[in-house]
Amino acid sequence: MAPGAIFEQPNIAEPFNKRDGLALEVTSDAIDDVNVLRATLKVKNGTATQCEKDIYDASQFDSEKDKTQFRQYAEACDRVKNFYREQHEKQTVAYNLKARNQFHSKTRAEMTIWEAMEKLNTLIDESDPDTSLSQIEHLLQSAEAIRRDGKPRWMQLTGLVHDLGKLLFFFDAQGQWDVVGDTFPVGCAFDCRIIYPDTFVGNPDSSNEIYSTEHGIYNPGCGMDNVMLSWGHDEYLYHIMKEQSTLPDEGLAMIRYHSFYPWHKENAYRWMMNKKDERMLEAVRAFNPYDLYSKSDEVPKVEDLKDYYVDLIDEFVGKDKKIKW
Ligand SMILES: O[C@H]1[C@H](O)[C@@H](O)[C@H](O)[C@@H](O)[C@H]1O
Ligand SMILES: [Fe+2]
Repeated sequence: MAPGAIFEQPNIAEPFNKRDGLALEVTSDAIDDVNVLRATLKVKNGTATQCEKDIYDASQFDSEKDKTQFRQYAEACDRVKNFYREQHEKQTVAYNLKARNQFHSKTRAEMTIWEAMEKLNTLIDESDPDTSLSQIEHLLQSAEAIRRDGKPRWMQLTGLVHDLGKLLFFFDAQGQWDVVGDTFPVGCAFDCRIIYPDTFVGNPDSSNEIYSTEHGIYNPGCGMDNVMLSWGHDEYLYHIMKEQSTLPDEGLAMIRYHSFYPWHKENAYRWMMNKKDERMLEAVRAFNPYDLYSKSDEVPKVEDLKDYYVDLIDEFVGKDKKIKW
């Protein structure tokens, strides 16, 4: 036998066999070794960054804050109360179907994430009793709190973009009622743990024979991917980021459900969850303090932070990538 036939030439044309599997394992072990060596070197050189904290570790940045000062809807100003009355009367199944259809029917704009943040800067959220800062400042406050607590880079990016869906206001929205505010499912009974529950009497779905029953059009355990949440910035941005970023499922859930307070804070609507939703609930809860309690942090200096965050955007969205909004 010719010597060349005995020793391993990579066997590309042959189907996968045991020997290729072994070689793969050896290669992957070697890669692990190199990574360990690199990490050791970094520590020696003093260039190692702070070790990433697990996303489920309790938030630290807010440990001194008085949490009772947030989300005080009973004492909120008329702007907030009027907002929710309108939203609760107009978010119906019929409107939801229409809005979803419209969303899938076109591209509204092409902009980078940073350009979108700048565009959003003029919007002041009428539903929010806790901040009257501009949106770019709120986004940076959330991202900075996540970063300060040493959480992973993908979670920092999630904080940075989580409210960018409010861009909808400049496109197809009918007002702020179909863009901002807490969310809730449509197609089944409105739970009394939603803020200002009495205002749902004016919603035609409240007297619909099917939509007004506890489970409505859904089956218990159907999974939240199959539920229509009220239409707004969360749902819109979720679809955009799912298609156009590499954020993990947990990041996408943080975006999609961050305003679903009746669920992640009040434990309502648990009957609709499946196994995956149980995991996602923990992720959304881990994210919530960074959204809510960072609102009382100092106002960030946008220009000082831009370079850091543009790098982060490049990493998970693509370099200078124009998102199709
Ligand atoms: O008023 C706010 C605001 O619109 C937020 O973006 C949303 O996430 C919250 O749920 C809500 O309370
Ligand atoms: Fe939000």
